[in-house]
Amino acid sequence: MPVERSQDRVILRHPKGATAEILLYGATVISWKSGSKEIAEPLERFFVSSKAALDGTKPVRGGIPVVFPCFGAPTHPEHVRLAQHGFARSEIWSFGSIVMDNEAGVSVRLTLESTPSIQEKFSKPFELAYVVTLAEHQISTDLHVKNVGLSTTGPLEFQALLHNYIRAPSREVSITPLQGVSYYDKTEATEELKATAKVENRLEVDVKRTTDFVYENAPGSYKISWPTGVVEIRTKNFPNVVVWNPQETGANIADMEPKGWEKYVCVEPGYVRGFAKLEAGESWVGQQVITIIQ
Ligand SMILES: O=P(O)(O)OC[C@H]1O[C@@H](O)[C@H](O)[C@@H](O)[C@@H]1O
Repeated sequence: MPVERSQDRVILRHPKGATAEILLYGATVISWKSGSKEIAEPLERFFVSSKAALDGTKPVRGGIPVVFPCFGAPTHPEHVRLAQHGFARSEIWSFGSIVMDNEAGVSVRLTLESTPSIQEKFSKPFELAYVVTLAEHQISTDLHVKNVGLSTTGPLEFQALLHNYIRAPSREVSITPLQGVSYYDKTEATEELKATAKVENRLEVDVKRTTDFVYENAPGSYKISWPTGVVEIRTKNFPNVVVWNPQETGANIADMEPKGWEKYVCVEPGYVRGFAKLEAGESWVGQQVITIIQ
């Protein structure tokens, strides 16, 4: 069966050998095994910490956590009761449907609607759908957000981000093309410095030191390269990208495996500077396509 369902997850199997595994908890893609044009053998392409909880007790440290409706600590008055990165990554989503099941792609749709416990911390009516599509050397994930409220409930204001943990030797990766793009450096010591825009002057961005940068008007397509690999991420409707790797400070993260930060770089397309705004009945879709080039 190309789409296998169990109580807590969905497994996609592409006829050419690629697989993807999605937990209903957070709609978190926790594994993507894909070959490349040169090497047919499907290899794991995401990092998941060996200390990550996969039982729904905390957001998964790896794969693709879905960040919604706030990125980082909440800053919007309607988000104040939410945890860092919001609730989408820590709620149980429902299996919606198989969207497609052929050689072009094996695709499923998961959904998340508000519940009484979500309403206690976030009162705005919303509906989320997440479509994950597996192709031969490619995975795409599309996040659909809809304001299902009435005009009397006001607009839905949110941030959204796909927190990709790309498996790669972090001391050897470079990310392009970000030269000339302005960014905010979350590793700065003061709020004032964190809020001061800098301009990226590097042709190739690396994460050899602790990096937590939010690029503002980002180009939307990124190449992550290292001596033996190249991964491309193409996006739509995500004007920002976050590049994060804690290096040695990752030892302070409880669910990070020893030296886990050496095994990945997070390249996270998002809408995280300011807020997207949907009036009653309106929808928004943010998309990414991740391709193994080499
Ligand atoms: O530990 P969390 O909540 O999963 O967040 C991990 C990181 O996620 C990144 O997106 C943020 O920019 C970082 O500041 C943060 O440390």
